[in-house]
Amino acid sequence: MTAPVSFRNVTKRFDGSKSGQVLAVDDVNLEVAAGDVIGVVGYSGAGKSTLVRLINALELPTSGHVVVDGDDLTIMNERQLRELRSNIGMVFQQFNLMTSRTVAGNVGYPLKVAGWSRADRNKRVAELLEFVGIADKARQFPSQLSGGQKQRVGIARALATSPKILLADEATSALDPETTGDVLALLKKINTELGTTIVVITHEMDVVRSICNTVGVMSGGKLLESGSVYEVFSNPRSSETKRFIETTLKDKPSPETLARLRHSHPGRIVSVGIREGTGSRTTLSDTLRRFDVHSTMIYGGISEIQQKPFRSLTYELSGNERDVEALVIALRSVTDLQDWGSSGE
Ligand SMILES: Nc1ncnc2c1ncn2[C@@H]1O[C@H](COP(=O)(O)OP(=O)(O)OP(=O)(O)O)[C@@H](O)[C@H]1O
Repeated sequence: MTAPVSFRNVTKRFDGSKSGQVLAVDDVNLEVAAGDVIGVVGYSGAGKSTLVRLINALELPTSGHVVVDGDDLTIMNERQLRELRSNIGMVFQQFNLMTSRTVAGNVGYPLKVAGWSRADRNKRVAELLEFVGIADKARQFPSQLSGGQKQRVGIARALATSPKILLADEATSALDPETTGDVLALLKKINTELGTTIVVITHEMDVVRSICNTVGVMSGGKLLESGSVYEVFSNPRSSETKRFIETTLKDKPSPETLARLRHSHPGRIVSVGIREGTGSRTTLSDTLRRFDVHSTMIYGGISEIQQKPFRSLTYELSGNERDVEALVIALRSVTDLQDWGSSGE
């Protein structure tokens, strides 16, 4: 099956006025599979928006190829690009609604542009508003709606022409946590019920954890790593990815918790990661048993990622210093280990 989106050695440079050239996207290779919900994460300025704007040809690459649904958009003419854009939905952080039009008018607008008859438009708009849960708001104006309702209008508008790909640029960043959860659930419903491939740009790992199956981490225009959410979360390669993951998993002790634990646990403190399918849970207990070291579990977090268990357990290891060191080395070879040292160090 053709990948909905494929980036091949894509680079995008901008001519900044003062700072010279900006390398917003730097030699990115990425495949988005059909039915994926991919999260593109990174700090401000990492190049996320530019990467996503390359998908619907709002930006064109300086070099490399962006292939959407099998078609290389770097060789398309303007008419083909317009058609491509109409087949890709986009949702924005600030909703981008037309204030002078009603909810129904906003949602029906892309259909009007596409030449749909009034009767067909009305039918489709009613269907869309029902789907996103605001059927009763059709005649209201955006100013009469809450943020979450406005975003539902934005989503309904983006879905109007039944796009195969939906791009969501920080779609929940302007919403409170509860509304964020509702809008994320709606995006997930779009993915599962309509089969839409969704590209989510976010700086929040919680968003990735709750709705994405794959993730790409960007920094300085580069794609640092990408893969299934479980793989990247349980085996992050870059320190930047690790920092992002720590913001959502909270399964390792925070510096404050660690300081508190040290009061009652003077021994060497280590956290070990346990992943599904690696057999490391048995390996862990076997390894702990092989050494003449007393181990006490003092902190543990069980998280679930993509319905699979992922956990990090924190132990105090006490005994002869050399034995403890040998155990730490053995543990490091079979698990993802973080060594917090002992209070004496
Ligand atoms: N049209 C433009 N002209 C010049 N520079 C640009 C343009 N668009 C983006 N940039 C620059 O490219 C880099 C990447 O920007 P981009 O908006 O893609 O990052 P981002 O990760 O989406 O950040 P944010 O989360 O703040 O939106 C930044 O240095 C930005 O200033």
